This record gives sequence, structure tokens and C-alpha cells, in this order.
Amino acid sequence: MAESQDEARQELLAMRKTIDNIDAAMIHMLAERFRCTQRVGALKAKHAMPPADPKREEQQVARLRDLAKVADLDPEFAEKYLAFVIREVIRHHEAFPRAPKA
Ligand SMILES: C=C(O[C@@H]1C=C(C(=O)O)C=C[C@H]1O)C(=O)O
Repeated sequence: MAESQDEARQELLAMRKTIDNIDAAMIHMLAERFRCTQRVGALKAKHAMPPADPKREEQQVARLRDLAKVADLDPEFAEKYLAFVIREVIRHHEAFPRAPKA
């Protein structure tokens, strides 16, 4: 039998609670990721390495697409998400004062 309006409302509230928990976890995980990438940016700037590393990005895209498929997530979406995050990371890296080329 279909659930009542009341049961549907209860389930909606329960799902929203989980959605809020997941969003909070993602914010914390992203903050940790940016803490690491900022450190990478500082190292790269100090040692005159380029802000972006396309080879590494290629490997990350392949890995995330595979993980997405296993997890039943759209791999296109996973790739877009990664590109969005990396674009912001590189923007931060480019803002570091760079060591003059030797
Ligand atoms: C963080 C790095 O710098 C850039 C940002 C990356 C990322 O956010 O994962 C990956 C490769 C680089 O283009 C890195 O080289 O590891």
C-alpha cells in the first residue's frame, strides 16, 4: 500500500537530514583538500614548478570516472566536478608570488 501523507513527510524530513549531513561532510572534506593544495601551491611557487600538471590531472580524471561508474554516479558529472575544483586550485596557485626563473 502507498504511504500516507504523514509517512511521506517523515521520510522527506529524514532524507533532508542525511542530505544536510552529507553537504556538511563535503564542505569539511573540500576544506581539507584546499588546505593540501595550498601547501602544494606554495611548494610549486617556491621551486618554480608550473601551477598546473596536466599529466596528473589526466590520471585523476581516469580514476574518478572509474570510481564514479562503480558507485553508480554519472562519470561525466564526476569529471565536471573535478575540473571545477582543479580550476579553482590552479587559480589559487597562480596567485602565489613565484620565485624568479634561475
Ligand atoms: C594540486 C596540484 O596542482 C594542480 C591541481 C590539482 C588538483 O587539485 O588535484 C592537480 C594537478 C595540478 O594541476 C598537484 O600538482 O598535485
